[in-house]
Amino acid sequence: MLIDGNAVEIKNLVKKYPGVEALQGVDINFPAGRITGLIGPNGSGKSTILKSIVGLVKPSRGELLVFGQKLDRRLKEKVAFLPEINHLYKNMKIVQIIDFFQSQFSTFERKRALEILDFMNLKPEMRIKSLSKGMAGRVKLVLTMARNVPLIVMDEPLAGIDPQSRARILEGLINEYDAEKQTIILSTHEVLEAERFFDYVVFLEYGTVKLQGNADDLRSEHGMSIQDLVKEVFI
Ligand SMILES: Nc1ncnc2c1ncn2[C@@H]1O[C@H](COP(=O)(O)OP(=O)(O)OP(=O)(O)O)[C@@H](O)[C@H]1O
Repeated sequence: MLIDGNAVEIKNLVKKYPGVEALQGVDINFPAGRITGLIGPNGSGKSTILKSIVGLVKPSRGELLVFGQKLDRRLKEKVAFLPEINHLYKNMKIVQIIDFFQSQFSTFERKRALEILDFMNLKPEMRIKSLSKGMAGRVKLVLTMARNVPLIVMDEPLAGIDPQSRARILEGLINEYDAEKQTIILSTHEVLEAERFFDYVVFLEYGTVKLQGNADDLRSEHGMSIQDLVKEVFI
């Protein structure tokens, strides 16, 4: 049985940075127990929305509720965030970062992290500075998916991962995901590979929502795949 309601509700969200209004009054309800894909060109506001959800960006205006509440410290423990940037300490081994995460988050499951690491074809003794961009991307995925939390937010989780591995990695991620208890919100430019996992889709452009809805409904209403709809929406 899937969980009901919305995991995250955003109403009239505005974010102004000096010289740019990154979000111009955005309304989105992210359904609970579903995977939502946030799609849009560079600079459309995807990261700003994701960072607002996890509390790393303070919106200028509007309302943002996570599981019906304003984000506080207790609620932050229930949210795992995969940032776009590489935030891993270069001199550490992967296993040391895993241990660090375990010390930081009560929701982190070390055994599960090591299992996912193995699935990602990585070894605990590898040092971060010796990893390629794609390998570091895989480590970020391990650290995020090993958190036993109701909300997982990922900013470009497939960035740097080679096209041949993306499908397998996504498949693995979805196997780790428990739709009865968890909600995933992710941004991606890799719509071709990711769209079959999306339950809900939000198209963003210039800090506004161009289109949003259930992936299946959008496909049947428009008679095309989400990948093709991207081309229609962002011409
Ligand atoms: N810290 C910041 N200071 C000033 N402007 C910012 C900052 N962060 C983002 N912006 C601006 O806000 C707008 C939205 O940026 P955002 O990173 O949310 O877009 P995005 O859709 O995630 O882009 P990408 O696909 O390139 O990651 C852009 O115009 C960007 O230049």
